Amino acid sequence: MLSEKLLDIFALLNLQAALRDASLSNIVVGFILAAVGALAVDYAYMLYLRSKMPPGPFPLPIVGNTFSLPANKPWIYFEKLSKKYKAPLITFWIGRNPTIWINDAWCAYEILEKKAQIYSSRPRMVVFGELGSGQSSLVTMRVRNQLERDRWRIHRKLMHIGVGIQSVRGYRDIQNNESKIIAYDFLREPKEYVKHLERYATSVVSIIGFGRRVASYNDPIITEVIALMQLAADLNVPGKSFPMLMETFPILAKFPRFMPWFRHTNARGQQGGNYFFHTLAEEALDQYAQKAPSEQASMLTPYVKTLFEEGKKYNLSVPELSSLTGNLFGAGADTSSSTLATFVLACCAFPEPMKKAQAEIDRVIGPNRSPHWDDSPNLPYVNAFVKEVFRWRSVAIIGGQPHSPMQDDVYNGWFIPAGSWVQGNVWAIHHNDREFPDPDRFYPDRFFKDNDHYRPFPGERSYMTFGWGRRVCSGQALAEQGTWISVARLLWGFNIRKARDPQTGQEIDVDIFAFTNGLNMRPQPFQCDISPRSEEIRETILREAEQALNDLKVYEGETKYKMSTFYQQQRKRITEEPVIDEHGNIKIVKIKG
Ligand code: HEM
Repeated sequence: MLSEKLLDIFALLNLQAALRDASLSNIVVGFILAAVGALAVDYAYMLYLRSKMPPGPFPLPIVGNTFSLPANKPWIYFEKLSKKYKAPLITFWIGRNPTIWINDAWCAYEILEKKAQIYSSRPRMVVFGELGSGQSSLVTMRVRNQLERDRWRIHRKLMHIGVGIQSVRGYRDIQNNESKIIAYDFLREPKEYVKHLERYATSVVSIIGFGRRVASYNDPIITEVIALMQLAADLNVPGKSFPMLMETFPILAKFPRFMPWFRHTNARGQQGGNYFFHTLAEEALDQYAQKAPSEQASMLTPYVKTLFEEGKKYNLSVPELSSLTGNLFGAGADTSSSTLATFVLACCAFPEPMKKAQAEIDRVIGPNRSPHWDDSPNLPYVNAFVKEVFRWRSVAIIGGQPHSPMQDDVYNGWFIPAGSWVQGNVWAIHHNDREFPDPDRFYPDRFFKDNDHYRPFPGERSYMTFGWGRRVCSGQALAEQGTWISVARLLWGFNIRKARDPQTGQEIDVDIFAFTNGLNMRPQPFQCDISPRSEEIRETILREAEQALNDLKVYEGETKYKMSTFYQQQRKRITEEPVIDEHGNIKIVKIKG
């Protein structure tokens, strides 16, 4: 009896286990089927979208086309795709997210300028945005709804107070004097020409922002900040390795920061640049306050003073104030100095335009003074030369961060879904031989209507170097003004030629394609020979430098902070940031370091 009972119990248990096993395996199978189904639906939707969008390579589920990206300079690859598909716009899927690359000036103008109202938004960016300065910074913030747009407008407005068109005329003296110092530095130490250009660009924005001149190229504000900006520019190019791979798999960004794929990303609260600039700004305000009224009257009011006063009106958080000051360096120093390094390369590779510009300058100006902006109407070739510097190898080679339409749009019969990434391929636009015949040739003559290389180009300028629509570079006027005076002065003062091998006397060639890989590109280091054009010019450079140093004296000053030691000491941790709450209101919240 007992054994029968036991057998019954065992049979019952077996049955229960069998049922449990069956339901577990059913759940697993069901889960897999649901996942495959969801994937299939998602993929079908991707393919459906693809059928309506501009052409491009066939995407795979989940990963899209990410793994077809080249290791370097994807803008050249996108230009090739545009030719392959015979289409000015191509679609490339970064994971499940379609990016539309515009490879043609007229389309870029139609879409990003004429439809700026819907295309000025910025999409969600995991790496540069959320893992960077997030909603605190004008250059990283997401702009997808009215509230975000309002905040973005405030930042832009404040940036304009600092470097907008109305303000930049007031910065002429600084740029003029600092560029006289470039000429002096080129005389003294021509081999270090890149460092002199970096010092110039950093000093100009430092005077504007903080009222402090950067006198030496060894100042850490140059060595550290430019290095950081170059790293950021290198890391934020579409790519198939980390950290950019997080753009394909955004879920990875939710993991703790010690995971290996976060290496090199901006570890907010520890090494991020934001609070550093706030502390520099506070220091600058103290230093300014300590100056005698007569001294204050003889200098520009530092932008941070205006910014901190204005910021109160808009309830700006500390990281926001900080990033607005940091933007001057982040957006202005590396870009401006890289453009001037490109100018030096162009002179070495293409000596004829340099000689032609110098002949014009000699006719109009002579050796006893250097050029000034007032000379510009009499220097048409120099003006064309500067345009060609901006066109030939534009520093912001993909036009900065992606744009994103606020609503679905149709262009030329192609569907462009709301929220997709839209990126202007400045390389392809400026390299299209329909607009710029023989595009790799540095040839300023192409901008004269009677030249056989002249072609129409959309918009007021002959280049698209500074972005588009409402997102156009806030510092454009400042950058154009500074580039003009520096290029004109260096053309006036120096012969810039290929270096010669000291043993053989042979010219050392330069490579016009050897540029860095970041989204702000500059020439790879190259040797060149820089020498004053005459003894009279040399004397003028020395005399003008003495006057410039004297005028700039009022901006001499020191900072006690260095970015590297600042964060090691954890002097100030980032503890707050602006977020939009569930009711759509902006509020400042505490964040973990
Ligand atoms: C040759 C020099 C420069 C070039 C080629 C350049 C290029 C650009 C481009 C293409 C953008 C658009 C980015 C985007 O849409 O995401 C941009 C944005 C910006 N630039 Fe410049 N820039 C230069 C110099 C400067 C200077 C000197 C400053 C300020 C001192 C500056 C401040 C900014 C700021 C604040 C933004 C962000 C605007 C926004 O997102 O609304 N830039 N720049």
